[in-house]
Amino acid sequence: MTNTLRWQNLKVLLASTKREFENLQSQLQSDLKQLGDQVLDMSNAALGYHKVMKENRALHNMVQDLKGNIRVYCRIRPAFDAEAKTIVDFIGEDGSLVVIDPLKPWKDGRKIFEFNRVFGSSATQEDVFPDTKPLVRSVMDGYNVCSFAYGQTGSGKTYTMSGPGGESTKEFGINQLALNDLFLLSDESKDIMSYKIHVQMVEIYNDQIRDLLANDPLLTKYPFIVIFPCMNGNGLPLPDASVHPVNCARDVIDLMKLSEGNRAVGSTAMNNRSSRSHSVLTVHVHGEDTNGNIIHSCLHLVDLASSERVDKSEVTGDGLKEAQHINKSLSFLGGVITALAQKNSHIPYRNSKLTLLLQNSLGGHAKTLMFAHVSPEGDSFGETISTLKFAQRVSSVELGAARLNKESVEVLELKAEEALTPQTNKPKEASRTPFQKPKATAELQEGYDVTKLYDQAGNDSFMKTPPSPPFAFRSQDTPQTPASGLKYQQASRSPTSGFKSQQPSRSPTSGFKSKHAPRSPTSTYKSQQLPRSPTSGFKSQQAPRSPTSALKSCNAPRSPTSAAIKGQVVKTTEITEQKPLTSSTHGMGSQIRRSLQTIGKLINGSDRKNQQKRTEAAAPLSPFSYQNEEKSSTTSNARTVRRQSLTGIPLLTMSRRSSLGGGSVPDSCANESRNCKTPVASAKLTKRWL
Ligand SMILES: Nc1ncnc2c1ncn2[C@@H]1O[C@H](COP(=O)(O)OP(=O)(O)OP(=O)(O)O)[C@@H](O)[C@H]1O
Repeated sequence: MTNTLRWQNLKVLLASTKREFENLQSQLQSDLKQLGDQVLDMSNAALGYHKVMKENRALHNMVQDLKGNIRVYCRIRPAFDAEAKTIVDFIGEDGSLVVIDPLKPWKDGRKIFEFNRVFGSSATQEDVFPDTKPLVRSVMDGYNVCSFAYGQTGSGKTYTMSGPGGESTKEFGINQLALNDLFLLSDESKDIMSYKIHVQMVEIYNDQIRDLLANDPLLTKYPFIVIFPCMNGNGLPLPDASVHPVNCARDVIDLMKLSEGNRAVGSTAMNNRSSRSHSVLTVHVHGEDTNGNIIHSCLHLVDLASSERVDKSEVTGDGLKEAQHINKSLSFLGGVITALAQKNSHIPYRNSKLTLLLQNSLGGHAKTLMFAHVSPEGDSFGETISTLKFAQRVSSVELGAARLNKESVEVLELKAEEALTPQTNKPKEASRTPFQKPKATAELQEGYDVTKLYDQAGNDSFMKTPPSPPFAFRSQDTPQTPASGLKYQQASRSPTSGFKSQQPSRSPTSGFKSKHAPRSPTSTYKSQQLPRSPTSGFKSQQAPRSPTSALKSCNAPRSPTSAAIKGQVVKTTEITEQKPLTSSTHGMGSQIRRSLQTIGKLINGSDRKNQQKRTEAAAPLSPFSYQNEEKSSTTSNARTVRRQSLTGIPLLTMSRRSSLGGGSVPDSCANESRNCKTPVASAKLTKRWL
């Protein structure tokens, strides 16, 4: 009885445990499902985040484009004497500024100017930077950007660009804030883009460039032992000064401190620590996304030397010489701005080192930002007006749409390929990068190839001479890597192949371009159909590697079809040899057309008889010597004639095999086939070819 009760209790317990277990199981399942859904949501959100970020970037650049790629801001320094009367009459939210001549305080003395924005004397660095930020950020998207500070001495250029010199972010200048932001942006987008940032700091003093970050003190003392040319070895408007990798804002601040110590400053009547030179901080950005696309751009942050009149600054001797140089270079800068504003065909960038250095950021396809600085004091009115007029002129310049310095994987492949392409095969212009303009307009060139710089810049130094490609082979040389063959094939598909006039064409007959004609239709066929095979590229260009194919190339082909082709190919080769590879693509096209026609005829068999006769007459039929061929041909003809006389059947031009439905194999082949083993492979290839 107790046992039965116990048994029943156990049964109930088991049933309830089972139920509980089932409940737990279903709960676990629903929890897992929920977790799965959450993971899915999260991954969708992550994907969406990247998409939205990309869209945001695109929209941001669109807004920038709509706003215009040249921005002019005016900043008014606080008056040194709070009691003194200021010349600033009105600052509008829309960027208008009214200044008043202290000598003519009535209506005629008012001058109105329009800029993108005017910052009053109470504006802090943090107020100014947000308007700069969007433009500066474009550099991370691959645009060249230039921000320069202009104004008379003591008007606050250095204050804006470098800050008052403190360590806190509040005391940062545009330079530090911009770099800080670039690092922030680089960190935010590290999942999709990896950036390398390098900086360069130079000074243009008395129209000579010197490296502000040089370790050797001899390089930073005037007169300079080493004067850096404005163009480096690559002909790029880039000072040949040291390039330093930076990983955070701190690195930049340290470098800026070093550069400050090396800068040429002097005392003028208007500023006791006046910059006597133009300082240029160049930030080189090199980014690579997850797909292998590359951007390379640069940001110039320029603190110009002061634009005051020589008599006002009361400088003499060396100071006067400095001032004259400064004024000259600023007037050349004005000349460039005027030429750009008037859309002149010639822009005089080469008149000074400053304009030469900034040429890739001033005109054309860069984004430019100018800070016009003015002092509010009445005695600076003349200087203020000239600064504001200059700024007004700059704002009237219409820059073209900013150009993205981005290179897709395909373009990079083409470039790599081009480096390996023999120089003799390239037209003169082919040596330019896709971003470069013809030499005639080199002066206006921008978007220079900073990748070269990164090739050259090691971790901490900048080598002057670009490394030449490890090897270069001529068109007939055997390339060292099979990959180059592959690249040729890939490149020919690229939509950008138009850049390379000498790249292999997309035509299926590209194999015919080479001086080595294809050995047999199948080899041509292979090179057309299997472009990705590393060796296929070579087949059309190089001598065959396998001993068999080598034999084929040296002697007459075994297959009569290939013999027929050979006959044609010999012709093609002759034509090719008459017209070297350096001939125009037009010549190449007609050559390809001829080759195509030949192949077409062979495929259709329309010209079969003639072809056969020609083949018999001209092309060798066996891999042996001509003598042997002649013998063999005569013997076979005699045999055929004898057979005809014995059987009374008229002479056939087609072989027995072809009459049985096989390919159009000429009789000669049948003869040969009867005398030796049937060349199965050749028959097969013929069928495939047909
Ligand atoms: N916005 C500002 N707020 C406070 N102080 C400022 C501001 N702008 C300039 N100053 C002060 O004015 C003085 C002159 O400024 P700064 O040296 O930047 O002028 P500058 O245009 O670079 O002159 P120079 O061309 O002669 O070097 C400095 O003492 C600086 O601290």
